[in-house]
Amino acid sequence: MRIAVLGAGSWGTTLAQLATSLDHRVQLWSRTGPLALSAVLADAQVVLSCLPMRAVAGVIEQVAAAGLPPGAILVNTTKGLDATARPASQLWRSAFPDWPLVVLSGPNLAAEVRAGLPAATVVASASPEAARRIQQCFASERFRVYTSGDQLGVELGGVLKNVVAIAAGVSDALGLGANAKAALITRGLAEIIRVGTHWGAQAETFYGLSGLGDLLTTCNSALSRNYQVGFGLGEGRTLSDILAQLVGTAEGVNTASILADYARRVDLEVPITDQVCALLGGERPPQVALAALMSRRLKDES
Ligand SMILES: NC(=O)C1=CN([C@@H]2O[C@H](COP(=O)(O)OP(=O)(O)OC[C@H]3O[C@@H](n4cnc5c(N)ncnc54)[C@H](O)[C@@H]3O)[C@@H](O)[C@H]2O)C=CC1
Ligand SMILES: O=C(CO)COP(=O)(O)O
Repeated sequence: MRIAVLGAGSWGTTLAQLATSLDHRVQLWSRTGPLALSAVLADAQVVLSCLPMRAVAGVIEQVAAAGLPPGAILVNTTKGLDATARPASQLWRSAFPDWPLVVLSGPNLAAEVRAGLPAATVVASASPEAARRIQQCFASERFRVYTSGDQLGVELGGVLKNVVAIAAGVSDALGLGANAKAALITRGLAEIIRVGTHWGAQAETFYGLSGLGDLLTTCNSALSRNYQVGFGLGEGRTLSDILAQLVGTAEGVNTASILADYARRVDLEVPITDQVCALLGGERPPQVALAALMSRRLKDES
């Protein structure tokens, strides 16, 4: 396959390397790189977006101006929300309604995939044919690729877990222990399912690789940038200090406030997200956020 990879950060370079090792012809585009976007797109059969959320709308405009080859499969890997709470694939869908669209998401820390450690992921699309083609394209003995028809659910699992991963980093920095961490991840999953099903995703998708799988990876690895942000907050550092030293993108920082605002407007309960927001905003110290979560009204687990 001829693959154009947009975004030469951690995930873009990793997927480009994986695809090259599988004998695809790969061209990697970045805004500072030597290749023109029009040249990279010219005969691409697959266009893989590995951009941070803040770059997606601008790059879509550039792709529209450069021209997207008819029939090219768009693959979104961005795990974020825009200011209106839309995930990245919805921006691609509105700009290119006639092109097949696939979301690739799962527990895939770039550094582990790059090191050739075994991993699995999900490719989801309204077009089973497009999902199967991308499955064939990226599958290897080290990277197992599943398909799904729930494109929204697969994407939202990857987007929403970032907020819980920030909370998990805080929990570990405070030394709250394994019981607290399990409670956080489990109630985090309940919160993700509440939001995801409100937006129309299928609940069972969140128990799969792109939901629970990615939640476990991101909440338990210091390789995760979102976890690193939370760990820094738990140590009492300010967000600006943490972000100044962070290598790469932690999408959960923006996702948390966008989600909290949205949830307030539509009256959805997102207690973990609310506390993460307060911590990110420097409104309260971690121990106060913890006390707020523990002293909520007693309720049924459902
Ligand atoms: N790194 C990882 O382990 C994984 C990351 N992701 C997702 O992939 C997305 C990208 O993440 P990373 O590659 O880790 O980020 P990164 O921070 O390593 O790289 C982002 C890249 O985008 C470029 N960029 C930034 N603003 C731009 C703009 N306005 N126009 C064009 N390019 C721009 C940067 O120069 C950089 O090359 C995020 O949404 C992330 O959640 C998904 C799975 C795994
Ligand atoms: O999404 C990821 C792993 O699946 C990467 O997590 P971070 O963005 O927190 O590094």
